[in-house]
Amino acid sequence: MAVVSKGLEGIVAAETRLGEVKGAEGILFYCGYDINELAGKVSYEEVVYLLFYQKLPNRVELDKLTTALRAERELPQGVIDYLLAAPKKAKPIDIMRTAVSMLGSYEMNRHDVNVSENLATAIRLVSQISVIAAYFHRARTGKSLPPIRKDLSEAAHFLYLMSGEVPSKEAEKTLDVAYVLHAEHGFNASTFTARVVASTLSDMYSAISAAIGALKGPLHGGANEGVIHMLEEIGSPDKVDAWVADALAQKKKIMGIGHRVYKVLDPRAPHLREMAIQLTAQLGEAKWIQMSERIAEIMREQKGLNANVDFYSATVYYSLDIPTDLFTPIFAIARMSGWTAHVLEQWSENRLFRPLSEYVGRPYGQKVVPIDER
Ligand SMILES: CC(=O)SCCNC(=O)CCNC(=O)[C@H](O)C(C)(C)COP(=O)(O)OP(=O)(O)OC[C@H]1O[C@@H](n2cnc3c(N)ncnc32)[C@H](O)[C@@H]1OP(=O)(O)O
Ligand SMILES: O=C([O-])CC(=O)C(=O)O
Repeated sequence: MAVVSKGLEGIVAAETRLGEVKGAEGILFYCGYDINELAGKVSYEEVVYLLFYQKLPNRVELDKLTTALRAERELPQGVIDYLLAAPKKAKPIDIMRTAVSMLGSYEMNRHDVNVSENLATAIRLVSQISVIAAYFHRARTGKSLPPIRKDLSEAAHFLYLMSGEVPSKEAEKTLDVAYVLHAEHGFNASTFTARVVASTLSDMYSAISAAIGALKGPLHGGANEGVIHMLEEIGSPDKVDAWVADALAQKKKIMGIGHRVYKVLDPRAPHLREMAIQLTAQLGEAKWIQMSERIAEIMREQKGLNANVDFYSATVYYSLDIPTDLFTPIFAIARMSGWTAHVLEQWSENRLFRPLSEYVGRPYGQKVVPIDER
């Protein structure tokens, strides 16, 4: 019998220079930089540069990348037409997945074009993914599509497209830090999905569409939406204890809690918690954070499980007045930099991913019985 690692737990599938998740210590590095060193000190665009080039940019290098990102914001008309015509009740994450796939039909998306062309595709995806999300949201709510602007950061531009107005510096900073915190996380399910697709020497758009599909699930990026649904269902801080006890008795998973790799607190959670505390206090809506704090406390004490990145980010996005079904798309917007960097890394040292499985089905030697006799 082969040793089976269900869910590939503990398996090292490849080397990477991008992110390192130290689960026992609760430490996360992007290219050697501790997330606590990066968060609040560098912009999302600097993190994109870091992941693409494995070093932080100087001013000239950052300006060059920023200009390239902003130059790519316009979507092909065919994709805009799709966003306008798509079912208004569709989940934005599904629309994003389809639109990314469509984008792939607008260019010669072969893996074997040169490295700089693959990098240009990665930049285009990082730039266009937020436009897709915001434009679909505008279209489904019957609002006009604001013209693309090139004078706004990635975070500010998304908020501007969503509302039609340039956001406050504070809202921009909040989303920018959230992007930084979500950009990269080693071989998580969606990144691994992207790398598996890339390892067949398929194209970047196929890899990223698949990654978005993987992120959507409630055990992964979809959990941030699940957190708000849970808080809404609970309703008030005094109902938390009974609600959690009931959910655990029914063997339900509490969204935003637990992590495959972190055995202690996810280092991104304290940043998001702090942001959530400040934002909800400003809005006079402290009950969201009060409910969250109590849920986290119960899960820590009763199950030894901690909050993950999705737990407090939900309240942060809620406080920014972002509709719940755009929370996972925001995760995808931020993680696009990590996904595309991983696809580029995969191609730079490619070997096809092809694990084995342990056969546990019917015994060997089954005989075919003619169909009318079965
Ligand atoms: C960005 C991200 O992807 S971060 C993760 C986002 N996902 C979530 O927040 C969803 C809720 N969390 C979970 O489902 C899990 O913690 C996962 C999927 C993230 C990691 O899980 P795994 O390492 O595979 O652990 P697994 O699901 O096997 O759980 C192990 C035990 O802990 C329990 N457990 C783990 N997480 C939770 C949770 N959130 N609520 C209740 N129980 C939990 C399981 O029920 C199981 O208990 P048992 O041994 O008594 O059956
Ligand atoms: O690493 C994981 O398993 C999940 C993930 O993407 C993250 O926590 O950011």
